[in-house]
Amino acid sequence: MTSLPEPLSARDTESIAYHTIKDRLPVILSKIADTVYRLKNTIREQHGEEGAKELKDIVGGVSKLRNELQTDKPILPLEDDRADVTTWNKYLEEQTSLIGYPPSWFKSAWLYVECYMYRRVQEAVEKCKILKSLDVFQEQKQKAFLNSQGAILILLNYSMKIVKDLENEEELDVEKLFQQFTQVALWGNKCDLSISAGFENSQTGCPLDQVETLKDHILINDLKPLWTYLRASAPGRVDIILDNAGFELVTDLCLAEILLSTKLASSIHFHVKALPWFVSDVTKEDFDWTLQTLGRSNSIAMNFIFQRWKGRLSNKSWNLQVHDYWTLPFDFSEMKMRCSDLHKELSKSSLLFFKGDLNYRKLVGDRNWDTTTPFAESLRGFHPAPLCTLRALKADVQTGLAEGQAKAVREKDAEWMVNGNWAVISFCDRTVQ
Ligand SMILES: O=P(O)(O)OC[C@@]1(O)O[C@H](CO)[C@@H](O)[C@@H]1O
Ligand SMILES: [Mn+2]
Repeated sequence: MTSLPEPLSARDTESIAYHTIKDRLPVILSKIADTVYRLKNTIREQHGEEGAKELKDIVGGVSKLRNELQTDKPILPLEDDRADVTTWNKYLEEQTSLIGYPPSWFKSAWLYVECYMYRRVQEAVEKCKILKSLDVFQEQKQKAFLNSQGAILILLNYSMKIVKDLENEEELDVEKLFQQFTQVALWGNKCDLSISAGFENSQTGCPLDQVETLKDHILINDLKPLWTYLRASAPGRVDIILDNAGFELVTDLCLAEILLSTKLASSIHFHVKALPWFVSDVTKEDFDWTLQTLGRSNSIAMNFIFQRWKGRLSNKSWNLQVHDYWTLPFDFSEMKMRCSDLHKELSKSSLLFFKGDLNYRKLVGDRNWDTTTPFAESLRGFHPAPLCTLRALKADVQTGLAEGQAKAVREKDAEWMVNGNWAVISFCDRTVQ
């Protein structure tokens, strides 16, 4: 057996891993400290001096973390009482004995240290009593949603029309709809807040026009085999491993709606993060807030969609699942060994959609692959059910390209791997339990 390529790491100073750890993560941490600090008066009014003291401790914890990162200190064990602490600390021991020295920010696997950073932020929050459920990214996520209102309204008006047409049994081209909504969800992934270090990154253009204008920017487009598979297996359970809140979440919910309305799926299982993650990732609270915000609006389309989606949650055609595995540093090939219950749960599905860049990195193990390595090979045995990745490229890892394709796209756009303007829809129909 040939050995696997090396994990991506900031050791390579030309890489996006290096840029992220050196420039992007410290900015994200400073922004958290600012946001938390700004809550001071409100928290003091609500919870008195005890609340203000906890806020100060969070800021202190985050500043200490930024200092550790910038000076390449060793990764420290976690010290809060969340149930995942043992797993994280055991992994630190595992990594230490594997590489022969304690992992550190600029020397170790990018995936591990970047995930660890978000978990350490949570540690500062977990240590609180009053502020234990504070989401340090909540304000940014809600702002991103509100700033994408125009695009959301266009998409929901269009979705409402399709849903009504389908209910009236009008003849619609289901394959075309499937392709369109899958691509809307694909490009929804352009909008994440961690790529922009937490600065404004909302959807402003028309999401439906974008499907047409960005067609040539899909480097791998497996929509045809995906459609053939889905139609043959329909209607089954479809799982969406969600990525970002805001506009992207709405595109995913619309895709889910269309899959159910066209009877391509019988139920949808959404997987959300158990804690605030990579700035913009969806938690259960974000999911609920998004629906409530649609319900509170005075737009007809938003209200119509809200009622429909509320109904989907209560009749269980939509299900929300939270699992700690999504906020651990492991890649997905390790899931069966490290967390057989989630692997088993995913194997009940007929199709898994993995949204976004981080999920892609975890699918392919965040390794320095030759870009022509077949996608199925880069999954390294992770086949709980047929799966499809909908990902805008934001990290310098890619598999499944044709010979010469990477060179050709690099000539058009030197930043193609990291600027979110290029995307892949890679489908693998293998199932190995
Ligand atoms: O998973 P998402 O939301 O599409 O992207 C997350 C991301 O912005 O964060 C990491 C860099 O900090 C990269 O993996 C990627 O660029
Ligand atoms: Mn994300």
